[in-house]
Amino acid sequence: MSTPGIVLAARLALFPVSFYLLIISVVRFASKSGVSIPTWLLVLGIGACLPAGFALRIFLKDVAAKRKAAAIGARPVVAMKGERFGNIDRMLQLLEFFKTGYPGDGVTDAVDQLGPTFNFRVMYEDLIFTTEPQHIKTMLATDFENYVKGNKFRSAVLTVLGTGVFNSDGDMWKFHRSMTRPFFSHDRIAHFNIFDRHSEDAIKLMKQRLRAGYPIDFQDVISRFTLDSATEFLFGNCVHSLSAGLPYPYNVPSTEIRTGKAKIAEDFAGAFAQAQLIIAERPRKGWIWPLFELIGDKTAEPMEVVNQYIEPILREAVDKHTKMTMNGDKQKYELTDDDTLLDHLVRFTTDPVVLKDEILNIMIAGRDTTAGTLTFVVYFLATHPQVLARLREEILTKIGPTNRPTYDDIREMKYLRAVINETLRLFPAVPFNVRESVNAATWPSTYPAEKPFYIPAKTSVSYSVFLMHRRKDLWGPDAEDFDPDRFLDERLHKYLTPKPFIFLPFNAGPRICLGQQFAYNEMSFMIIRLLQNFSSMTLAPEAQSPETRPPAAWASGEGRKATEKFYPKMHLTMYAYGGLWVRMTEADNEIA
Ligand code: HEM
Repeated sequence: MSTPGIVLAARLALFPVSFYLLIISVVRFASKSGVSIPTWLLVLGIGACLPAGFALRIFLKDVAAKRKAAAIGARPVVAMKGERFGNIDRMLQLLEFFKTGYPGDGVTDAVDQLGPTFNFRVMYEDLIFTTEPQHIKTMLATDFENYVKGNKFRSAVLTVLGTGVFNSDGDMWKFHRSMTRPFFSHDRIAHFNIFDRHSEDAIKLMKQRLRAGYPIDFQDVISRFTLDSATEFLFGNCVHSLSAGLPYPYNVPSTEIRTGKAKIAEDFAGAFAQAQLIIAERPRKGWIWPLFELIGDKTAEPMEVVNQYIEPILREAVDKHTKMTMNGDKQKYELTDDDTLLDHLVRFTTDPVVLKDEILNIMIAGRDTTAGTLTFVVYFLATHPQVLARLREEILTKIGPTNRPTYDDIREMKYLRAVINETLRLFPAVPFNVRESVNAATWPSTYPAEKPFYIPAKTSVSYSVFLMHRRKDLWGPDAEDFDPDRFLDERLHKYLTPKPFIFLPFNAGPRICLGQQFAYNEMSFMIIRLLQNFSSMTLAPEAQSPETRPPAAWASGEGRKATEKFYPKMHLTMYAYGGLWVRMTEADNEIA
């Protein structure tokens, strides 16, 4: 069985083999010419050829890059200098931080030393990193064609995402985007029905558990809400994960054994998260990541669980479509309000692989992002009661204690939008991202007096909106504070209006998030329903197991890290490690 690791190992083995073949040819040629090579020289040559060849390759690549940069009046991006071969110490440190640190640990100190744009250079391969808005703008918008998702990213996520809108480029990406776009731009009021039903179920469960005297894991309940909403929205077939009931605090013995639908939903959600964690870790190991999976693809097991859930649904949709076509029941190509995304997609293709990839891409893009953001909104509401009170007042004034919010209501609620945006600023759902340069290019220097940066062709370029959103030079001295008013008062005109690229939770340019409006609607709807039903919230960290609470060592860190009251972690998207446990007070009767 060939694994990504075996393929890379075989390619790497070709490198020394070609050197040894060269040595054998030299020896043969020498002996034919009557020259005898001493054994010690032969042994030395064989022993040294691999490192020497590797060093020569790096040296020649570096010289070529410097010459090309100089020829166009640019300079290489300054590289990080670790203490071990190929910056392997920094790479291992980053991997460790990825597992146990605060987001950005290991990167922020490099930014402090080297500036907002620098080169990680892992195993002598360039990996440029930036938090600079003008450089991010270049990649996402002004020079979009030159920065693709690229083969490196694609190969790292292939075993989970296949080929879909999220990870394809060029014509393939245009095909995927054009296939899915009509679904998002359509005025699909029916989605509010889906949100309404599932939010009602979620709030009912929350109330039951809170009335029994236990706190709830809001992240868990909201992830079930977004899973049920997403599966109904995508397939018309909901996993009913809310029916599985809610978990109890870690120290409350529970004898509940999940079976049937509840178990399927639980297994599916767990496996999907596990698969995402694995693909998020791969690029952090640099180009040698496949060597960590020599004996097997680590995503195979969780993806089997994901596929077991998804494949029967796809088969059913394709069969339905085939029957209708055979009956001469011509399918209309216009989208109707009752269509699911799957109904829409089977009109383009019945290829099960394309359908599965497309659905999983949208699921990753759309489900965890909204669940994570809603979790962070509740975190901020629980820790900023004055914001909660003001937001609740806006909701009760505009919509009332029980009315169902409409699209127009949501559009007019300025403070609600500011609360969501401020949450997305401090905890953007996609905190780190990556592109790959197609051709060599230059970026303006951070300091105008210096030469521009040289970006070599086919180079990975990673960027972090998480770190950019917290930069004091871009957002003001209070950049690390949660304060929704910055999206409403003079700070808006001072910082954001002149430089809109400092706020990019949904990305920008041709690849801007397709579900942005959908996400604002879903999140706004849920927040409104929550605050119609609950009048206050507090965190209950004692309900979660101690290792998932913010480590005590963070207290000596800088900025938000020192005072954060939950443990933010990330795979492709950001989430609260161990959940977000809260207590909520039900609103008075006249409101409930
Ligand atoms: C808070 C909620 C959300 C945030 C912060 C968010 C953020 C993003 C970001 C940053 C990207 C760009 C990824 C990249 O190009 O590397 C993206 C792409 C995308 N998002 Fe969202 N998203 C959210 C919700 C949704 C929802 C609800 C859906 C759909 C149901 C969705 C569908 C998509 C799709 C299809 C793409 C791929 C666009 C493309 O590559 O052309 N997103 N999103």
